[in-house]
Amino acid sequence: MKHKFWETQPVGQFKDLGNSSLPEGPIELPTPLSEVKQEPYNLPSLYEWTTCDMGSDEICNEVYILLTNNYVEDDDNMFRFNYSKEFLQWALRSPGHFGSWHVGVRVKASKKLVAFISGIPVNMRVRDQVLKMAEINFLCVHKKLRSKRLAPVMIKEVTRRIHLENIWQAAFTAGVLLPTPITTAQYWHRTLNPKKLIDVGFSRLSERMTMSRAIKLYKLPNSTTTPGFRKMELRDVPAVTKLLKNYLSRFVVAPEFDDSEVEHWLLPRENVVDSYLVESPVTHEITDLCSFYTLPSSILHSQEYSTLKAAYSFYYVATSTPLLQLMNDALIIAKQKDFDVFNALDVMENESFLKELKFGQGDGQLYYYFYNYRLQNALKPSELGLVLL
Ligand SMILES: CCCCCCCCCCCCCC(=O)CSCCNC(=O)CCNC(=O)[C@H](O)C(C)(C)COP(=O)(O)OP(=O)(O)OC[C@H]1O[C@@H](n2cnc3c(N)ncnc32)[C@H](O)[C@@H]1OP(=O)(O)O
Ligand SMILES: COc1cccc(CC(=N)NC(=O)c2cccnc2OC2CCNCC2)c1
Repeated sequence: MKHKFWETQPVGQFKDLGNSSLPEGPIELPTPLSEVKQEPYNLPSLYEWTTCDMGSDEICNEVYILLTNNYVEDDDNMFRFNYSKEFLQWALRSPGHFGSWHVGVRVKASKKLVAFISGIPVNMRVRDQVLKMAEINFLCVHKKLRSKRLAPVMIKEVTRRIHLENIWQAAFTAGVLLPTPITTAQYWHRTLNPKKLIDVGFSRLSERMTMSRAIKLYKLPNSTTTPGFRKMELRDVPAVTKLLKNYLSRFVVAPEFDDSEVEHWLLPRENVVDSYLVESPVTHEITDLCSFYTLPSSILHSQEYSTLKAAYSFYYVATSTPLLQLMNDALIIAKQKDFDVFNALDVMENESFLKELKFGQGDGQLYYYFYNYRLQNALKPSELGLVLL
């Protein structure tokens, strides 16, 4: 059995690919809450479960340190995601979050945090069905405890705690191929600081491209071009909620955000998330939105630099401004804020601007998954209106 754990889970199995007799929808039915395992799964005797209160600065710092040293690296082990503490609090304490879904593992003797997994609730629309799902993220096992089958136990424990809240589906992304992706997204990067990206080995100069030509190629205007383009403010939340709900309805899969979720996910937070909108100078109507989140990466082998400042395309809506122009203004803002690179996936309508705005294709894929929900066929990335952190 190739996937000893995943072949036991209610997920689409590779052997079922092409089997059109299997219906779209939940794979397993909910179990009565009384039948959900009441006590935590067993851990190896040296370790104990802990629930990480992300509202505690001390505990949030422990999670931050664990991820800073042990979370996702690129395929060449040159960079490692370095989510900030403020970002983690934002990502995990969203409206309706459950503290019990922030699951950690400590060494009994030293109390050192050595593993983590998290979930947050989301209302996910799949075609015409809206389901409560958990979004799973930040699964991390300390480098010294790898390949001991700890991850399946983490996954089962967070699943158990989510089941106790009567939620039976989940969504997550991963850079590894598992049974079975609902879509495979490609990642793309738009150079903002060519000199630094080349110095740290993120980008390479092609033989015909000199450094000065690269600097010229990626140069951007100093100010945005769209009339009425401004930072999002609290007073804009109701209009943005309406705009976003309507726009996301065009995708096969997309979250449904209410006002409190739009406020949480899109109201600008320094060094965490930036959102800009277009207010028509004439009608004062909000017609467009773009946003990106801040996710730096540690640079693992460079004397010159320690951090790569990266912006990641988040949600947007373009109803009056051409998406190309809206995203070009997002690039201009990111450059103004001293980001080195602007990253995006080929989900949503991103394909329409990636090449023209001089994004280069990255060398990896990001797979999207559902847990306990089958789609008859994988989606095209452009059918997905979901961006995970
Ligand atoms: C209804 C609610 C349901 C909620 C739950 C939904 C499901 C949520 C699922 C989680 C979503 C997370 C999303 C997310 O956080 C975003 S993806 C980022 C995951 N984290 C990292 O890559 C950080 C660096 N790596 C590590 O910390 C470890 O390598 C991890 C912990 C990744 C694996 O630890 P390890 O020491 O290297 O490995 P073992 O313990 O020996 O375990 C090996 C088994 O783990 C399977 N594996 C490996 N990587 C995986 C991954 N990224 N997703 C799912 N499964 C993954 C692998 O296929 C194998 O199973 P198989 O034998 O069947 O193939
Ligand atoms: C540049 O530093 C890196 C540090 C670690 C990994 C990678 C490559 C990578 N895995 N990139 C992505 O997954 C990615 C590329 C473009 C847009 N979003 C992305 O991932 C997001 C969404 C999923 N969770 C991580 C952040 C790059």
